[in-house]
Amino acid sequence: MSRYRSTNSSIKSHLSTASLPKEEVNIVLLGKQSVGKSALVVKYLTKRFIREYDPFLEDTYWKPDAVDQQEVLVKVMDTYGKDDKQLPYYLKWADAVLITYSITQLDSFEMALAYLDAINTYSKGLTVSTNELVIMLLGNKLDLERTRVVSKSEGESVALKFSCAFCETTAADDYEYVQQLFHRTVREVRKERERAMASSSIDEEPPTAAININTNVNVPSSSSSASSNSSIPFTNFNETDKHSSSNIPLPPPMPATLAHRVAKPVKTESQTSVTSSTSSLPLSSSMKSGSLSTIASTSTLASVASAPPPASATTKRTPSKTSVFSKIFKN
Ligand SMILES: Nc1nc2c(ncn2[C@@H]2O[C@H](COP(=O)(O)OP(=O)(O)OP(=O)(O)O)[C@@H](O)[C@H]2O)c(=O)[nH]1
Repeated sequence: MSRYRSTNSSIKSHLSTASLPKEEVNIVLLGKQSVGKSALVVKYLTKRFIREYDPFLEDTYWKPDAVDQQEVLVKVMDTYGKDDKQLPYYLKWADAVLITYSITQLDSFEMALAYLDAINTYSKGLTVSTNELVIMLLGNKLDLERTRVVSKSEGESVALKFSCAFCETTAADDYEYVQQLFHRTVREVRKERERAMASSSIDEEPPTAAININTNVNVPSSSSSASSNSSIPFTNFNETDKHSSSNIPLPPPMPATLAHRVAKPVKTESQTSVTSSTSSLPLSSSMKSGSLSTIASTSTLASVASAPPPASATTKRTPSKTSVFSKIFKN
């Protein structure tokens, strides 16, 4: 696995940076300990299932992949499953969050609900305009059907309630299951980027009526500002926003390879997912009504969720066609 570790310079001996795909998708796996986050990551990276992992392992790995004939650098953050204080950092880093539970472990499902609730609560307090974040509720260990305690319909209905995607999978069977999971996630991220680009280009359209009105008046041209495009794709973040976000708890230093995110071209979605059981949607306003606060309140996650949002993050929120909730503070 180490050859894929972003922090391991050995990757340079396998792949030159120049040969890496320009499109990047950052995926973080959250969930209770032992639900199989590391197993899923290892399976995706190496096609192998390994029974024992260092439970304190938390790292980011990357793998060039091709999804729908489009090359993409998939970066996967495997989290430790206990450090809830890092949640804001994970959300800031990720394009997609896989909230993982084991279908054989009820408390892991409850923990997943607490994560959903925490993300919901935290994001409600944010006022910065940001990217969409794809959220997926993921039931793992599908191979252990005989000892299942969380039904598929329970997972589906929670995902529906929170308007997020839902999927069941296993790290212990065919590689294709796990591959489909990650590929589906990449597709969802691409869809979100397309939506964000479409909505930001609508926002930036110059007001043609105003130009007509002023044709008889000798005024300085304002066309440069009216037609200027954001140099940062998929976000309306401006300098003020960036400074505002400094109140967010500082993340740990990123490995150099992750510190800079490149422009991310988007390709049209053309295939459907096999493992999906509900339509894949980012978290939306309907998630706001998720009534799982009782579970969250018993969790340490609740303290993260109830932490006040960045005080100076006052930039006006741009309404999204798909979601208000999922405007997580990502630049
Ligand atoms: N049968 C089965 N076992 C699995 C599956 N995924 C993981 N496991 C096993 O579950 C145990 C925990 O897996 P990990 O991948 O370490 O779980 P984790 O969520 O990364 O745990 P932490 O790193 O402690 O947060 C290991 O013994 C794995 O072999 C699966 O899909 N099916």
